[in-house]
Amino acid sequence: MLKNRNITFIGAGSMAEAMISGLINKAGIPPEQITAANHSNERRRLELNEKYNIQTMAFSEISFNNTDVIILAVKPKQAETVLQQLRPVLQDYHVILSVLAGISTRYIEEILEKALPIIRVMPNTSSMIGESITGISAGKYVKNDDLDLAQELSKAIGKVKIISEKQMDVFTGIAGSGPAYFYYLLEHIEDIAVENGLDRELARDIAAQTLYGASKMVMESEDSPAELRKKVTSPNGTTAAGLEALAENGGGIAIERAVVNAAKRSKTLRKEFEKVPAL
Ligand SMILES: NC(=O)C1=CN([C@@H]2O[C@H](COP(=O)(O)OP(=O)(O)OC[C@H]3O[C@@H](n4cnc5c(N)ncnc54)[C@H](OP(=O)(O)O)[C@@H]3O)[C@@H](O)[C@H]2O)C=CC1
Ligand SMILES: O=C(O)[C@@H]1CCC=N1
Repeated sequence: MLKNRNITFIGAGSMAEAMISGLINKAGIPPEQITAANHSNERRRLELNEKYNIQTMAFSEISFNNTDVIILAVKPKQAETVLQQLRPVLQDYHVILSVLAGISTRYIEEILEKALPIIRVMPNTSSMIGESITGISAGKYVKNDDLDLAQELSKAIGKVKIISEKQMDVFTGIAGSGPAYFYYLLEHIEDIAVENGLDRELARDIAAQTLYGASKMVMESEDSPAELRKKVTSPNGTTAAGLEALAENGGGIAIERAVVNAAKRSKTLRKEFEKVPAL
């Protein structure tokens, strides 16, 4: 379905780039099918144009007649302005995907005042290498074909889960923001390894491969994470000592709070920028 469909990103920041990279380098979408537009940063436009060979431009220069899929990739606080600008130029055949954290399909539909398919898509920056896990949920005007298209596009940048819009906040807390928690963990492991005599590059390699291996084990084995953890933990051994320190220092609770707080922020972003009661 993506064949010969022109995709326009509105917003050309980190998330747009991660998706563009995955679409071109992993899924083989021809760069000619992709356009990225931003507000004013010309240097960024040149950078993306040189790096990916895509068309880049300011919003005012977009040819909406040549666009099939519009991907909203601005910050939530910029949503209202961009949607107001979009309203007069939209056509019945446009399919709109929104990666904006918190912002609901209902809000987008209300501002656009047209019965257009709006699909929320929550990827993460691992889209860059085709390893996102992307949640998608459909607005009220979405037909099966539109959802198939959103799924195909999301599969091009990693794995996909169809979820309800109510689940989007927690999905964002786990998966949209998730890479940052693991980077944070790796930063700390790397620092302490360096303090204990390893070179930074070596420490990074060790920590990243350990996380990758554990992650692959969870995906490929029948065991739950708790069972896998038990298999690492010898009675009175090194892992037990490490886990004890983690528990004593609130490791598990800290992780739970990170997810809860991120999900809560997704809800408050909606309250803050939609100025309508949260779903
Ligand atoms: N980063 C992430 O890991 C993830 C982000 N998201 C969502 O993706 C969205 C974008 O995030 P991110 O890429 O990090 O943000 P960035 O700040 O990196 O990018 C925002 C982009 O929006 C552009 N922009 C701002 N105003 C306008 C406008 N009026 N018209 C056109 N373009 C405009 C900016 O252009 P200029 O520079 O010219 O001002 C910039 O290119 C957010 O809504 C976020 O919730 C979702 C999942 C993960
Ligand atoms: O931090 C944010 O708000 C965005 C949404 C998910 C990841 N980054």
